Amino acid sequence: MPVSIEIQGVTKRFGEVSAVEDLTFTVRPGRVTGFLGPNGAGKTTTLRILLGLVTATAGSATFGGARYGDLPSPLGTVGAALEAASFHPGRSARDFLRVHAAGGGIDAGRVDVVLQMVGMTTYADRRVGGYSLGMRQRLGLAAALLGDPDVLVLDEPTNGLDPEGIRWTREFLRAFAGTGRTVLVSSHLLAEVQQMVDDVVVLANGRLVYSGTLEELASREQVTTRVRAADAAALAAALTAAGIGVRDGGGELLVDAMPETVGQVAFRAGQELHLLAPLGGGLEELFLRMTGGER
Ligand SMILES: Nc1ncnc2c1ncn2[C@@H]1O[C@H](COP(=O)(O)OP(=O)(O)OP(=O)(O)O)[C@@H](O)[C@H]1O
Repeated sequence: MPVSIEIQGVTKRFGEVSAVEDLTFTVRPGRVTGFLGPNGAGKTTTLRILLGLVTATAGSATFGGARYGDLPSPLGTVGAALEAASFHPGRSARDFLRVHAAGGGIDAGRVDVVLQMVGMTTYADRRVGGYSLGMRQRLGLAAALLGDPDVLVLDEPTNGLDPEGIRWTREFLRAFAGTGRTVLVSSHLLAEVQQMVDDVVVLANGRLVYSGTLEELASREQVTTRVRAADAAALAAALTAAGIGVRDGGGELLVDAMPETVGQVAFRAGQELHLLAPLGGGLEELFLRMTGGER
């Protein structure tokens, strides 16, 4: 059954620290969605709220309208792998999955199925302590798949993987979403997930900076201009008044228009420019600037 993820006005404060602030977005079934932002942006906190591990200060996070804790069959709806889990090094993958299945009331027959799905059958009886990071990631994925879920939520599944591991993950997740299921993968690097995602949700400092298709983001990159002005606020106001989108790009403005257009608006508004340049550098550059990161 197709299940969406709905994040509605989610805020989480840890004392004085606001980890996530008024976050709203939807993750659609049949697609792979990248959940992006630099370290500390609030991705893990959001995923933990979604899975009922942390209580939100405000807002709601649901799967097809139900909170994780209210799902009639949580493991059959959502499979999650949060960070490279700490598996007991002395156990084999098969043992680990058996225990996990038993704990979740899942038929032991699923263990072989998921081992096969992640291509781990040959290594299933070896001790996890000898596994590479890539194999551990696959074991985490296998555990998430035990309940045959409609939704997969994976925290940094490509972290530390070599290009072959990333390619394998990409193909697996694309095929999974291709069956009408929902995939949410977090990453702090757009480049790592760019080839596998249809949609992207971008966070910076706990706030949403973009939610939409990768295609739309890519088309934005084509017409984004970097601008520095003597009075950035006044220029931003003039651009906004002209119906042009303006974002803060960490010390400069990112403007959704060609340099010529920005130059005209600035000239008419009597604003002094110090930099007027096409963004260039591709999608990763746009991502870094949107999230206020350094190159
Ligand atoms: N339990 C906690 N107590 C206090 N502050 C926290 C707690 N958990 C997270 N934070 C803070 O909330 C902010 C967001 O953290 P979070 O781990 O969600 O970011 P992230 O985007 O997942 O980053 P990373 O990729 O490093 O995990 C950070 O400033 C972090 O220090």
